[in-house]
Parts: sequence; structure tokens; C-alpha cells
Amino acid sequence: MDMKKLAGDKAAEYVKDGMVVGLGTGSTAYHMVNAVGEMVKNGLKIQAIPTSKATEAQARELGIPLLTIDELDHVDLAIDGVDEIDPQFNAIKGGGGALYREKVVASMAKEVIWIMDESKLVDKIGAFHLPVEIAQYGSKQAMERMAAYGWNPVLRVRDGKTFVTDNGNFIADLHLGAGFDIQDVYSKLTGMLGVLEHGLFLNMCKRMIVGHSNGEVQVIENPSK
Ligand SMILES: O=C[C@H](O)[C@H](O)[C@H](O)COP(=O)(O)O
Repeated sequence: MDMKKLAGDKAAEYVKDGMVVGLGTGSTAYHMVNAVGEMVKNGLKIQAIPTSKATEAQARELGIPLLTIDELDHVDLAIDGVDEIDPQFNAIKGGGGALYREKVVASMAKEVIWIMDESKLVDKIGAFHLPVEIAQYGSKQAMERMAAYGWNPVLRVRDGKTFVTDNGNFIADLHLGAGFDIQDVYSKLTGMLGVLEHGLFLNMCKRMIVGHSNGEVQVIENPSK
């Protein structure tokens, strides 16, 4: 049973004719994009905004009509994966490095749905590293600023090379530990010199859709949205 596919397929049911849809990034969003592509082949009329070059390529291949960020004036529904989320709907995202575009799109959306397998639901976020997108120029100093708070930043490396985001920046992964002070880290990172954006997505979603190993799909509504 593919728990990510269960969640992705269920989320696609919320996509309706006429919507502008934010298409997330990652291995869970991948299934949702495939499902939406199938619906488009069967006549669904939507426009979509991808949150990464990878998702853009996938959506293009599937024939999903795309808007550029400069053409975008609203988003009806954004659907994306998460790395961790707690019962207060505080999420960490950016495991794939797409956090900036994901936050731009989710921030514009009238409704946000996070999709995941059951392993992403945790009591307290922070066991997963917190991704922070930083400018290449001055990255050493930005890393030092974060290290000074005891956040244990590690510059992300992939295939032996420093990872570069779709926006041409680096990623610092902070090792905070479960139960860190979310508001404190959020406010210190916001506006920190050299930081473009971070992977804390706090209480943004209207619902989470969780695929379970027993084949069940759980929809958890956010009472505050
Ligand atoms: O940058 C990547 C995104 O935030 C992903 O949505 C997140 O990392 C979850 O990815 P996955 O569904 O592959 O676990």
C-alpha cells in the first residue's frame, strides 16, 4: 500500500473546474500531480502554478495548463507535502529544497491542503532538520549567525556538491531537536541577514490528508480555518 499515493489521490478530489491550483513538490505531491494530470486528460479545466522546476516538468509532461508566477493573481487551492507536522498544524517543509516557492504559493492560496504518509504526523516537530534557504554570497556568515543560536546548521550537500535551489541559493539544515521553541526560531529567522526563507509553515493548512499503512485515508480538518 503506497501511503503517499493514497493521500495524493484523495487530495486531487478537492480540485474543481475553474480553479487555479498550486502544485506542490516531492514524492507525495508527485502522486497528486499525476492524479490531477489524469483529471485534466478527462476534461477538467484548471490552471496551475508549480512550486519547483521538477513539478513544472512533470505537469508540462502531463499537459496541465500552467501559469508563471508573474501571471498569477490568485490561487484557489494549494496542495503540497510536508516533512513533519504537529497537532497544532505547525509544519516543517523543504526537505526537497523547494520551500521558498512553496511558501510563496501557499501564502497566496485561499485553501491549503498538506498531504502525507502517517510517518509525518508527530507530537512535536524538530526531529527532522529545518531547511533554511540562504544567499550564496555571505553564506558563511549566515551559517555563523545561525550557529550562534545553537541551531547546529549544516550546509546541504547532494552528490558531493553544495545543493543549489531553483532560485540559485544554498540550503542550511538546522538540527533543532523535537520540542524546540517554534515561535522563537521563527521570529529570529524572519528577517535574518542572508536568509531568504525558512521551512516553518505555521497553521497554514485548512486540512491534512494522511495515508495510513492499513490503507485508510484520514482527512483532518483544521478548526481554526
Ligand atoms: O521541498 C520539498 C517539499 O517541502 C516537500 O513537500 C517535503 O519535503 C515533503 O516531501 P515528500 O513528500 O517527498 O516527503
